[in-house]
Amino acid sequence: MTRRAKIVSTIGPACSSTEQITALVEAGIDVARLNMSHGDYPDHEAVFHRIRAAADATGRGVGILADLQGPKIRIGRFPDGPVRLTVGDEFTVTTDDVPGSRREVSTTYKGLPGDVSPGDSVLIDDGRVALKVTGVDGNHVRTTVTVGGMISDNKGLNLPGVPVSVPALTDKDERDLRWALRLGVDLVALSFVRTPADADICYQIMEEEGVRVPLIGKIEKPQAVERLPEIVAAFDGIMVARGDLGVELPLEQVPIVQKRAIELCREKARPVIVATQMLESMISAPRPTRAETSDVANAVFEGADAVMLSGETSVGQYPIESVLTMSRIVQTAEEAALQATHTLHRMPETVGGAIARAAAEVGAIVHAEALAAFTMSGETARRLSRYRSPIPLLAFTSVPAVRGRLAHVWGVETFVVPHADHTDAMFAQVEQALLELGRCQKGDKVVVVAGSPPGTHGSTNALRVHIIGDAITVQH
Ligand SMILES: Nc1ncnc2c1ncn2[C@@H]1O[C@H](COP(=O)(O)OP(=O)(O)OP(=O)(O)O)[C@@H](O)[C@H]1O
Ligand SMILES: CC(=O)C(=O)O
Ligand SMILES: [K+]
Ligand SMILES: [Mg+2]
Repeated sequence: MTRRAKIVSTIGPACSSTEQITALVEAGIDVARLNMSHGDYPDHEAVFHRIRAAADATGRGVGILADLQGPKIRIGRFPDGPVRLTVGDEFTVTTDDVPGSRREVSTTYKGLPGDVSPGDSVLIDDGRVALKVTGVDGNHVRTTVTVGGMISDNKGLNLPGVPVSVPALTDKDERDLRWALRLGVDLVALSFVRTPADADICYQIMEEEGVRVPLIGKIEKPQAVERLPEIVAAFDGIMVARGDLGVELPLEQVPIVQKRAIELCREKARPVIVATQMLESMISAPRPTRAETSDVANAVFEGADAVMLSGETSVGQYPIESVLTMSRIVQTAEEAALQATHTLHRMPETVGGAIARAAAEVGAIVHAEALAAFTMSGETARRLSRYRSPIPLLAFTSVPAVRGRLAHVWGVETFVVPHADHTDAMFAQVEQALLELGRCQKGDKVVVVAGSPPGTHGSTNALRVHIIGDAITVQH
């Protein structure tokens, strides 16, 4: 059996050559993530075209995800190199444009002095270094170091528990989003989501650009955790961004948020990606730890649609090995546990949802070889996917862009077919695809979900148990 949960791989300097990208695609990545926090447009554009070329060459569908930086606060640069801060040192973070030193560093976030008060913690570089605010004077935030360590250029700065006044979409994010949509990315992720309304700002820009791609809300702020059900509903998908989440919230909350997010997403038929440090030690070692191996397997057992590699592929020494290792862990976990189906207790609320649920059940009862969904927006495929059926799940679409937009969705394989004018033509397309791939034989059963009239959005209303061979007889 092939792997069902998807793999997202972050592209960075360690894996962006044509050869390496081809190797990543061959190793099995389903989604390539462009992190807009790093690199410039020409770099990302070159990577974009290399991924498309590698996907075409191998025939594998690979989605391209633009991950917007969001209102991430960063420190400035240290012209003389990284500095070490020691517990008890006094250290100033200032909005003045000063070179970084052992005594002070700049930040581009002008609101910092207004947002913090004495006693607040300031964390640098995912919490590796911690400061406590002692006072604010003008543009300067005075602190003492409570956890020492090295700090260097442009590291992230988090203010756990402090409601910051940064906008949901910065000017850079808006520029990056328009650039990504024009380039033709398949998926967009928004970082540091705080309210469901953050999605609307992105949808507005997509409307202005005339392209609507799935928008993934990244859960990495306590405000998002508090409003998780509404945020799941407002976005097209969710990423559990455990890196920042584990700094903004007590670490021990991370597994709980992950579990809740996966459950809520499956109820709402929203794909969910579990991200960050999944195989972290593979940045510098060819084998992961046992704990990391279990982390990946447990995300699969919990029902995640996709698992993500960050530094492991973007800057690590073993990018290809990381993908192969992750793929093996996922596949082995699925072989052991897929039959123990994840039951969904919640009843569907729409006709399309009811048909999808019935298709998964009928497929199991009649021992279908495949569940096939005709979809123009990808929605029917997402609805079928949430049942995590062990039966292969095939999406058929006449909109080529939909293939990349379903790349992160659990278990879905997408086929681009010509537009069908009536349902008989749809069955013929399913048959042809399955016979050509050698996936079915005459007499096999396939459950087909379709809408009538074909091509009408939201019209999914038909379920048929199709016997392979029948459509061909009809045509001749
Ligand atoms: N193009 C790049 N150039 C230099 N360093 C990079 C680049 N891409 C990533 N890195 C570094 O490698 C690490 C892992 O990269 P990745 O993009 O996976 O990071 P992340 O943790 O998801 O995002 P962020 O750094 O935005 O928090 C990051 O901490 C970053 O500092
Ligand atoms: C992926 C990401 O943004 C995080 O883990 O914080
Ligand atoms: K980012
Ligand atoms: Mg983050």
